[in-house]
Amino acid sequence: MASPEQKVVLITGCSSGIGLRMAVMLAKDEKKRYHVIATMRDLKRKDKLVEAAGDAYGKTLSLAVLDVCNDESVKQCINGIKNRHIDVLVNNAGIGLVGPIESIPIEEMKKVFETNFFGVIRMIKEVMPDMKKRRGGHIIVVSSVMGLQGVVFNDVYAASKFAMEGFCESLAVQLLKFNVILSLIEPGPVHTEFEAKMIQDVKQKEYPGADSDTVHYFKNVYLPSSVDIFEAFGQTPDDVAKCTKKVIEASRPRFRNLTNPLYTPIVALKYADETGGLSVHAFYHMLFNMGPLMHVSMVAMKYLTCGCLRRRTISPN
Ligand SMILES: NC(=O)C1=CN([C@@H]2O[C@H](COP(=O)(O)OP(=O)(O)OC[C@H]3O[C@@H](n4cnc5c(N)ncnc54)[C@H](OP(=O)(O)O)[C@@H]3O)[C@@H](O)[C@H]2O)C=CC1
Ligand SMILES: CC1=C(/C=C/C(C)=C/C=C/C(C)=C/C=O)C(C)(C)CCC1
Repeated sequence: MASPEQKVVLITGCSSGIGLRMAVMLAKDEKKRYHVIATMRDLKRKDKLVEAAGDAYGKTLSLAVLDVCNDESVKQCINGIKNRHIDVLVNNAGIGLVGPIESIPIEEMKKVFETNFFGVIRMIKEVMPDMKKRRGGHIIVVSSVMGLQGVVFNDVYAASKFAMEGFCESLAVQLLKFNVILSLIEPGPVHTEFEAKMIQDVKQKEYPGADSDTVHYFKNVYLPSSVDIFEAFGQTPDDVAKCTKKVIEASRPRFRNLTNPLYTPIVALKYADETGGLSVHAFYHMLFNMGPLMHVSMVAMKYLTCGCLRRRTISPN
């Protein structure tokens, strides 16, 4: 149970990756400022979290079941919290989807929106009214650089995060009137099960309905580049957890928080040309003309990233 001085932080999707590391980092805060309610849809997957939490488990960290796709599950979880009081809601649960759209059933696309978009809205609808009444609270949404900029063959995933960005940008203004802060976390590639699931998924799928050229561009051009980008730019879930903790602790949290200084120059392309041509053509060139040179250029970019762009990023250190 939380003491009156502690902030109650509820996080979704804590069975692995970013959610797990955030839960552990906040629960192990030196000054014990947080009581973390680490939620997951299936408690059978709790072992990694419990092990990583160590002594904090049962003290500053408690577990609860919550499936962001299920109204009842969300209501039950929030009703189970003392006075339904949550100071910080971290919407982290999310799923990825890659591949040619010709071969992805609409039902699978809807699942991505159901989790990444409606899942977040379901949580906010349940928690926000109490925060508004109390005139205080902080809602955090783990979006993505793909919420700001599309990436080839990630069409539906990017769309789900773009939708989230539009929703949050609109809601943030109203919430400010009630002293409720809304912040977006915008990670680039992060080494978690998200990456592993994507690689596994690609190995299993046949991509029916997509022509052989498209499947070739996906499997032999996009995928190796994507692996390179994860290798050159990938952050750890701890990096993202550290950035998020900084956002929670900031006296005036920023609305958008990019976590990865190495990826920031790519996002900057979007803002350098409002017609969008620069990003589309630069990405086309990087993908289809540079081929194996992409790896070299990724490494070069790692060292050339200029200081002004780094300053636009929340540093994990
Ligand atoms: N890894 C990356 O490169 C990046 C990730 N992100 C975002 O970070 C967030 C966390 O992903 P990450 O840690 O990387 O990936 P993981 O796959 O490691 O973690 C995702 C978590 O979400 C949970 N989840 C999925 N569906 C639901 C649901 N219906 N209800 C509750 N929980 C659910 C998973 O639970 P279960 O174990 O039950 O499946 C898991 O705990 C996501 O929103 C993702 O879009 C953003 C940028 C980059
Ligand atoms: C292939 C390719 C790219 C890939 C980017 C990737 C793979 C980003 C991954 C981001 C993730 C995983 C976000 C999760 O939410 C670039 C750099 C746009 C340049 C053009 C070619």
